[in-house]
Amino acid sequence: MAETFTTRRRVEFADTDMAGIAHFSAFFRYMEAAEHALFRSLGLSIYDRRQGRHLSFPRVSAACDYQSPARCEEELDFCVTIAKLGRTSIGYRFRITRDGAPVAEGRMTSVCCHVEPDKPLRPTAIPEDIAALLRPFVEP
Ligand SMILES: CC(C)(COP(=O)(O)OP(=O)(O)OC[C@H]1O[C@@H](n2cnc3c(N)ncnc32)[C@H](O)[C@@H]1OP(=O)(O)O)[C@@H](O)C(=O)NCCC(=O)NCCSC(=O)c1cc(O)c2ccccc2c1O
Repeated sequence: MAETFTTRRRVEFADTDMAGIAHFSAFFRYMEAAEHALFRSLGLSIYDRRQGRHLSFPRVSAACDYQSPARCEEELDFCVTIAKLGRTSIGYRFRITRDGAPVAEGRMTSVCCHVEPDKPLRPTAIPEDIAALLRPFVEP
């Protein structure tokens, strides 16, 4: 059984549209924030500058299915697991609920990249110290 990282956030007024419900694009920011929170909870940063590293984690893919509208000021729970931990990529799954009821399910893939100013992003193997911390969240 995979470990799950959970985090909660409130739907802000600025996240909503004229129908009074959270706009579809807000969920992509929510998923990004949940990913960053997972990294922080493990003592990591999505900008890794330790030991002379210059690592970053740009996204190559993101998707979201919407099951029930979320409204201003509601609190949403984000359960984060890793569907695939590859050589350079991390495929996240986000289950988003309100009081236990499904609201949305999203997926996002980030790639560990070496970053240098004015140079293209270069995919690089996820360092073992980071992979070891992420492994418990990998789905069976
Ligand atoms: C990122 C790239 C440089 C990768 O290059 P390339 O695609 O040539 O690399 P590979 O073919 O070797 O693939 C690497 C790795 O990814 C997997 N993969 C590729 N495509 C997909 C896909 N569509 N779905 C799932 N998985 C995919 C592939 O299987 C490989 O996995 P392995 O584990 O087997 O190695 C290049 O693609 C690129 O430059 N892309 C553009 C990136 C971009 O501009 N993204 C949008 C903006 S990024 C962003 O919004 C962002 C958000 C944040 O929160 C950040 C936080 C911290 C730092 C940066 C952030 C950030 O940039």
